[in-house]
Amino acid sequence: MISATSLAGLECGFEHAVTGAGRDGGLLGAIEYSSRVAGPIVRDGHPFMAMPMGDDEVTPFAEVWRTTTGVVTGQHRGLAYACDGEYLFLCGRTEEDADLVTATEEAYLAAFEVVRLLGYPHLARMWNMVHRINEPDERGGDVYGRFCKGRALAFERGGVPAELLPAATCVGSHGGGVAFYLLACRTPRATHIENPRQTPAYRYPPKYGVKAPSFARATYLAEPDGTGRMFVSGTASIIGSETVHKGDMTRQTTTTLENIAILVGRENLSRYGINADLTLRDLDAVKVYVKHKADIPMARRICADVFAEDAGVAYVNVDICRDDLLVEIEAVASRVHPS
Ligand SMILES: C=C(O[C@@H]1C=C(C(=O)O)C=C[C@H]1O)C(=O)O
Repeated sequence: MISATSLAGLECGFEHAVTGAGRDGGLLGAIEYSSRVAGPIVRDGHPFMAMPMGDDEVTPFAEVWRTTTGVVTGQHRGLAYACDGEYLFLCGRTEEDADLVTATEEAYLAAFEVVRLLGYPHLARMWNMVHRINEPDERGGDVYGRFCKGRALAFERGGVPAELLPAATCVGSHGGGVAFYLLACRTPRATHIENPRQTPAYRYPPKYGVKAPSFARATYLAEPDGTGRMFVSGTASIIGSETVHKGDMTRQTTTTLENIAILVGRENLSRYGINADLTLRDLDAVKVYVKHKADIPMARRICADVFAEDAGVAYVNVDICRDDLLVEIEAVASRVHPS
């Protein structure tokens, strides 16, 4: 195992290979970041999906969500899911050649149906990996814009208001249409958090796409024992709604890290009634998405100085949602203690 962050039932880790269910419970889901497309399926008692997120030289890993209780699994309209009484994990994929707006909307609506029918209506975290994310489409937009439109339509039809949008990531992939996965909760304990240095993404101006991206900058889950868990969305070198430091990998990386530090720091959290002070050293399950493979060593050097030595940090070579972004970082902070 490379790393693990654990708390009252749920544990997320990056593993070299999926090694089977935990001692006392089950596997809620496993997502392979590799060079192949597979699933979504329920396999060996848990949902599984593989996404092509690099070439063969990039070390594959599996993001594994374990729970201390037993899980119930199922499949619904092409989605694979598992739930444990408090958390639901779900993964899905659209066809590569499908109309992206409609396919995304339908896949998201199918996911909303699962969370509603099974009773896990509180979305906590979503990930989206979109093949050809920056390619222009025939209507003067790009593939990401079409994905955002389909997703926004699904949230509108699902009746989800902007303030309930969860933390998310949307980055490129090397194939397989749109792959997505999510975590949702049975009890309402999510607080969705914005960054004072960044325009809420759902209010981005129309020059970034006909429908703004549907996500919050972070989602905080209060745990029954008084601690909490913070999901930090994919964060980039954006101030307000503008990309800053175009073409400069070093400054984009440091600006991204500053954005995250402000997002999770005491001053920002206190605006949401969360009495905690997090720094970059509290983050784990970090993914650093790097557009150009040659920039990975630079990203490693910068990140090695700021994250804790025992933090799990994975580097993934994929495109970012804007052509001028070179790097993006997401993370999880567990066992957040009020201070
Ligand atoms: C980098 C940004 O957005 C990216 C796109 C997201 C999405 O559309 O779900 C979420 C976070 C990032 O992966 C940003 O706008 O700051």
